[in-house]
Amino acid sequence: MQNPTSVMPLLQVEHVTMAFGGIVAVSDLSLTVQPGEILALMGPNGAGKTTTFHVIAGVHAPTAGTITFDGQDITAMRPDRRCRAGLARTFQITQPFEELSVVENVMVGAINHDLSMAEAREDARRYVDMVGLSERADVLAKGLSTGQRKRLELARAMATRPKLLLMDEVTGGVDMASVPGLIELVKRLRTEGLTIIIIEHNMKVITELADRAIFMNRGARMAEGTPTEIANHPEVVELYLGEEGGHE
Ligand SMILES: Nc1ncnc2c1ncn2[C@@H]1O[C@H](COP(=O)(O)OP(=O)(O)OP(=O)(O)O)[C@@H](O)[C@H]1O
Repeated sequence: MQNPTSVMPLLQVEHVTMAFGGIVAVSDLSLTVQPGEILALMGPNGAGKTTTFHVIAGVHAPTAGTITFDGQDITAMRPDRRCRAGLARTFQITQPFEELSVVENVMVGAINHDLSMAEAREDARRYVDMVGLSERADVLAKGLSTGQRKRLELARAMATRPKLLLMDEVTGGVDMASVPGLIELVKRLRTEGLTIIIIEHNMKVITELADRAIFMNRGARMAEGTPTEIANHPEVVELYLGEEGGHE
């Protein structure tokens, strides 16, 4: 009999393999994400983290395996349909429309919901406020700092009203002084009921944000546990944390 307290996972990746010709970027990977959870994907360069995001977001159709989101099989669903179903992502290298203002960039996300232009603008301003960019709302995106561009990415993604947000290195390339503010912002987004998967190298960020971490190597899961368990996992320490002084 099913456990009455069990909750259906928001995302289920089952036996996913993604091969590019002879290169197997992701190999028989399975993972689940529960509603409201923050899961971190870790691993060295080339481990398959970004490819996993691409497969979940619909950039690549997996060579094998299935992806179920919010009870629906989305393995073959187009990326725009996935977005409407409640899946959003941010990118490691931010890609705003440089010649549009901050608000206009966020409107691009809001328009996804069949709003009028006036409604989309109003909605966009709310998300711009939420990420702390109110004072920069009307400047062109090309005038933003790296940290502000990361905030814009989050606002644009939030404007699509996602259930699950895939966040690729939200603190990557950002000056150290901006990192605590970004961590606080992600914590705040979570209190809005958002479920999040983060790709992150910085162990301090992972420890502060994630409930659980999966450490990938060569396309497969090498270890899984709380951030503290992962930070102390002998193979992880040997492969990853030992080098470069712990990726802080
Ligand atoms: N479109 C592609 N065509 C061919 N090979 C690819 C493609 N995308 C990724 N790969 C290869 O798949 C492997 C996994 O790459 P992936 O970018 O997913 O790793 P990653 O863990 O995100 O690394 P990083 O931390 O450097 O971003 C690498 O060997 C990469 O060269």
